[in-house]
Amino acid sequence: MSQLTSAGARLRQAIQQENPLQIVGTVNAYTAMMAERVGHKALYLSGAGVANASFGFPDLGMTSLNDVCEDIRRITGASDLPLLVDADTGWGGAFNIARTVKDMTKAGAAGFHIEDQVAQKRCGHRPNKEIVTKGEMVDRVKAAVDARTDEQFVIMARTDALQQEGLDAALDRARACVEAGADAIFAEAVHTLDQYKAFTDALNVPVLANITEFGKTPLFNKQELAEVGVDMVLYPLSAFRAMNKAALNVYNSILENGDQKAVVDDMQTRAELYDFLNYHAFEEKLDNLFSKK
Ligand SMILES: C[C@](O)(C(=O)O)[C@H](CC(=O)O)C(=O)O
Ligand SMILES: [Mg+2]
Repeated sequence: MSQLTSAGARLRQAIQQENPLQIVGTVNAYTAMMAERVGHKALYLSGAGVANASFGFPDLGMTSLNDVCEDIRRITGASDLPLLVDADTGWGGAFNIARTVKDMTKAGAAGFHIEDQVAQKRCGHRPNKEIVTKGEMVDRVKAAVDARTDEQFVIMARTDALQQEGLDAALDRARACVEAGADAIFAEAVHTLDQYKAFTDALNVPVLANITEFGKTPLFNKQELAEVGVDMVLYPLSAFRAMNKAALNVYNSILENGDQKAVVDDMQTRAELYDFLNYHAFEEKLDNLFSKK
């Protein structure tokens, strides 16, 4: 699993090689292994995912840096793919943001996105978000850039300004973040392809489109997004939402029917499970090490 290049360097390379780069959310180590096996090139650890899946919390800024780093370590321990991480608002002022950069780098993250919402943040697709001033957001980015221990670690600035302040203000913030050293821009809760085009035209760094379901952004295809210059397409919670629905169906079915026969066909088989885990290689090793002969 050792790599010659840092995680950050691998994320930068993936952005160069895939156009646009699809980045899929993986709420745990096992789903990261599946995403890698089927051919994805980059992974995402969602802030909502950590809150919802690991803690049963809403996505309202309730998790700590350590909580997120624990999930980063688990995922990067299981997959070599570069992992982009949701750092929410960075967990405080300049020194806290510096800790976030350093700790996430050590945990194995390839980069993070830090946003311009107030500390009492909300999901980017919910109403009544509040944002900090452009100056404060620029300070967040500067603190992050200054704290980098791996110069390839990707610092992505997310702006949530579109909802409250409109397109021009959001573009203005994005430009200011790039001037402050941001490597990429996350344009949050965008409604139209034209708006994405405005971001990509205005900026000389890669732009990410967050194609989360049941939110403000239509489920644009990667081809449509490529045509307006988008470089990365994020699917933060797609697999998680599907996993939840499948699990709920199983729990209900067991209650209703007294057994799980009706839902067995919806399940990954033992053989499939073991295949992604490389289970048999482990067992073989055990047999060879501790021969019963
Ligand atoms: C990308 C996001 O920040 C996340 O935590 O995954 C969320 C996704 C969502 O709630 O659908 C966001 O867009 O705020
Ligand atoms: Mg988030």
